[in-house]
Amino acid sequence: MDKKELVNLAKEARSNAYVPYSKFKVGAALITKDGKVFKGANVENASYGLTNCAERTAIFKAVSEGEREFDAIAIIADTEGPVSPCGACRQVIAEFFKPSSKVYLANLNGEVFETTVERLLPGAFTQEDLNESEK
Ligand SMILES: O=c1ccn([C@H]2C[C@H](O)[C@@H](CO)O2)c(=O)[nH]1
Ligand SMILES: [Zn+2]
Repeated sequence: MDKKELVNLAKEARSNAYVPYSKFKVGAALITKDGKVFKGANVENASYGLTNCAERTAIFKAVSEGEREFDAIAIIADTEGPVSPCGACRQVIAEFFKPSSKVYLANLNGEVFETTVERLLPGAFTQEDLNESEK
């Protein structure tokens, strides 16, 4: 699976975004270590703060199906530059991807900005930080 295919799957997912409040549709698609794909879209709520972003929808779908290790994720929105994942999503991405995993940030103009989990959230708080307290 190349980045173009993953971005296309994210675009497909975007069409199912539930965004009556912001009207800002976002789609995401991730690929697991074993090559399985999970897609997600943002799901908003009348109680705005309960909104779930596209990235977290895709990740939670995969995790709730038993997946734990992911290789890459693509995120797409109708933005001028590449879409920027929120802080909550960066933290959740850091939980299940390697620091070196690729993150493709795309927009509808066909621009794709390639970055990594480490660059999105340098020095992320992870499982290893928790284990420190047991030493
Ligand atoms: O990377 C992002 C940024 C924003 N949103 C959603 C949350 C909300 O539904 C809408 C506006 O913030 O976009 C995502 O899904 N992913
Ligand atoms: Zn988010």
